Amino acid sequence: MNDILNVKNLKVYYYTRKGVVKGLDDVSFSLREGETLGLVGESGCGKTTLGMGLLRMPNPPGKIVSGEINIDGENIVPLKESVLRKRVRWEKISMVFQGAMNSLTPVYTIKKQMMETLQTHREMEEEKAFAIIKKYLNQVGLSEDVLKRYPHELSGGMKQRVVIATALFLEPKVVIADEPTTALDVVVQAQIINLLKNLKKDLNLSFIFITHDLATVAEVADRIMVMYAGKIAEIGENYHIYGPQGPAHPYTKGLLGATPRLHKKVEELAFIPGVPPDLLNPPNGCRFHERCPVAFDRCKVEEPPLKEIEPGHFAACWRCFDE
Ligand SMILES: Nc1ncnc2c1ncn2[C@@H]1O[C@H](COP(=O)(O)OP(=O)(O)OP(=O)(O)O)[C@@H](O)[C@H]1O
Repeated sequence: MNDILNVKNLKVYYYTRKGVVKGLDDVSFSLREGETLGLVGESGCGKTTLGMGLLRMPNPPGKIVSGEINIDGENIVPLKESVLRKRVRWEKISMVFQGAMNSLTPVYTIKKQMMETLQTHREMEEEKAFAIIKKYLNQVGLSEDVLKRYPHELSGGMKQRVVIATALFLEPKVVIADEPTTALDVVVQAQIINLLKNLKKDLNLSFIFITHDLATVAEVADRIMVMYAGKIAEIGENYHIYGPQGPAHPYTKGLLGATPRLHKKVEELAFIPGVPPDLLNPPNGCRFHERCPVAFDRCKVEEPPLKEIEPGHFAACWRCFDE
C-alpha cells in the first residue's frame, strides 16, 4: 500500500508568555492509502496538536517550527496560506474537529450552514451545491429532511453525521477525526464507528482517528500510534498492540492495563502513577521515565529513538531494544 501522508520530524511549539511548550516534538510517521491509523494517549500528549498541525492550522500561539508534511507526495509546510486554502485544506486533508457537533450555529438551519461551508470553499451555483450536500447527507445516512431543521432539533448522532458529511464535501483523501464519538451514548457511538468504517471503504478514505479510548480504537484502527508527552512512544499493527503478545512500550502497557475490559474480571484496574510532564520543561532522557515501572539509569539521561523492534512494529524504549 502506498503512503498518502508522510510526516517527517514535525515540531509544533506553543510560544506562550511562560515559555515554549513543545506540544509536538520531532514526530515522524506515515499513513497508508485506505487505512485507519488510531492515535491514542492521555490528555495533553499532543494528539490535537498533531491533528491541527497536519492541516497547518495550529491553535494560537502554536507554530510549525520545522519538519515536513507530505500529502500525496507534496510537502505542504512551505506552501503559502492562499495556496493551502485553494487546493490542500479540505480538498486533500480535512478534519472533524473535537466537539464540532456542539459548535453548529444554533440560529441557522442545517441547510444554511452546509451551504455556507461549501460555497466558502468552492464557487458554485446553489443548485450544484445542493446536489453535493444531498449526496453526502445520503452517504452519512441522513435524509434531506434534516436540512430545514435547526441544530437543537437533531440528536447528537445526527449532528455528528452532519459534521462528518461537511468534512467530506471537497472529497479529501485524508480525514482526521478528533474524538468523533466522545460525548455520544454507546449505541450512537457504535453507529458512528460503523459509518466511518463504511465511508473508508466506499470512498477509499484514509483516516487518522484520534481518541483516548483504547477500546474504541481497537475496533476501528488498522494500526495504532501511541503518543506520550509530544512524542511517539509506539506504533504498530492492531495485532501488535492488542494481540496475545501485547504492546512493547511500558506506557502502552500501562494504558491498556487501565482500560476496563468486558471479558476480563479484574479485582482492581491498574493505573499509571503520576501525571504527564509539563511540556514547558520536559524531563531529560525518556519523557516517560519518571512514571515508568521498568526505567533504569540510561532512561534518565538518554532519549530512546523510535526503532523497529519487529517488522512494522516500532517503539521508543531502551528496554525494547536488543542491545
Ligand atoms: N493553545 C495552546 N497554547 C498553549 N499550549 C497548548 C495549547 N494547546 C495545547 N497546548 C499544550 O500542548 C500539549 C499538547 O496538547 P494537546 O491538546 O495537543 O493534547 P491532546 O492529547 O489532544 O489532549 P486532549 O486529549 O485533552 O485533547 C499540552 O501540554 C498542552 O498544554
